[in-house]
Amino acid sequence: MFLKKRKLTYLPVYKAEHWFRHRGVWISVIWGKEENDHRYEVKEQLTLKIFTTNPGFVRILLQDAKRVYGPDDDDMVYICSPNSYNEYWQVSSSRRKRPLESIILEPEIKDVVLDDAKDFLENEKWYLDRGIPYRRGYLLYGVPGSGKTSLIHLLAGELNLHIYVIPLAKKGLDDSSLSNLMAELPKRCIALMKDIDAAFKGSGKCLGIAGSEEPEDDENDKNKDKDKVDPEPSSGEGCILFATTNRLAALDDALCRPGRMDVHVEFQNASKWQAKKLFGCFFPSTSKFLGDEDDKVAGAVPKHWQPKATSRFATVPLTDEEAEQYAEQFSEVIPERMFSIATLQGLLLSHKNKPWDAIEASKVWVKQQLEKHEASAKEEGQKGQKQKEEEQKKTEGKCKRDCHQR
Ligand SMILES: Nc1ncnc2c1ncn2[C@@H]1O[C@H](COP(=O)(O)OP(=O)(O)OP(=O)(O)O)[C@@H](O)[C@H]1O
Repeated sequence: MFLKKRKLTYLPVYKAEHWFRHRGVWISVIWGKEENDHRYEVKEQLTLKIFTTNPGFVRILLQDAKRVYGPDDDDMVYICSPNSYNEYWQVSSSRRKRPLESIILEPEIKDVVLDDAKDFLENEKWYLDRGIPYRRGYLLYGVPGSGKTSLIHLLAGELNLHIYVIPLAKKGLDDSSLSNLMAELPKRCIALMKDIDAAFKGSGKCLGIAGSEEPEDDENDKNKDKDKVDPEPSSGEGCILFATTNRLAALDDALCRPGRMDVHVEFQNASKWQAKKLFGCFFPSTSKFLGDEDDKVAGAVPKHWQPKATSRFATVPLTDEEAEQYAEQFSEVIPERMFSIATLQGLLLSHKNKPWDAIEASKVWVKQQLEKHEASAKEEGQKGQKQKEEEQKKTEGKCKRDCHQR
């Protein structure tokens, strides 16, 4: 029973030669480790000797291996990052593709970015014919937790591209290793620079594109070379560059100019429309959840629907009308553009079984948040008033002293 559940795997003995036959061809395999200049990094190595006169056999073997053991490429988005010594790219993680509807953004954001990126990928010749560098930069800016990273993952899935994360703030990533890594980017890919404001520290000034500002301390000095990196690299042809930031104002205009960042997209806190859609994702109607057209038409609860206490969805079945009504009620509770989608997602996650509980809890939560906002605004106001009074006192004191001296 145990064996039935787990896939058997074979591991060759270290540095010993093993033989097996695949599709009638004898193959020897040795598992070893490659010595490396870096003491702490050892690359594993698998040496295969294939005894065949057919040069195409290697391709067949790789395809077979991928089919049996490899992940299903069509279903995954791969995220690559530099290895520990910033010498080459490696797959650091993979994620299942997100369905288009799971990202809740107004169509003028989601569709526009998606269509623009598709158009770019389909029109290499157009760029080449006109001598325009074949790359496209997108700057996604706005409040945290509003879907910037999620949109990039969605696009990677839709366009079948890997994501190469450029860790600008990573220790040891100097100008030359970064240039090498940029040169190693594949022709069609998404290059991602997250929180670009932190990496470029307020600056086209440090980019060598808008004058040169002296570094303030040693730490800046260490990063000097890296800060000169231009997000419009000479390499990276055919690559889609995404940069994200929560602080647009901290970025230099030169960094954001077309050619570097061609499309700017603002992300805001959740609108009522988004709140409603998000609620719909958590509490879909039974027919939507089961995807059964007949049920949808009948608006009835199918007999085989067995609500589970542990389900991510409602413990009770919902008709289309009920699901719509609950979602509408939730959106009425949530103030327009006040909370991020990530915050609302967290709120709903703690009440994911009963839609009415979620709505009631949201009412209480929103009230508390509004009171908190009001209290902190009042405090800020009082601080400001106090500061003003103190400044006024100081000015009056200075005035009196001046008059007395005269
Ligand atoms: N518009 C959205 N639609 C669906 N889910 C969202 C949306 N915005 C945020 N989320 C959810 O909130 C979480 C954080 O989202 P994400 O990382 O995309 O935000 P972000 O804008 O990139 O944040 P940051 O600026 O802090 O990096 C994720 O779990 C994501 O699923």
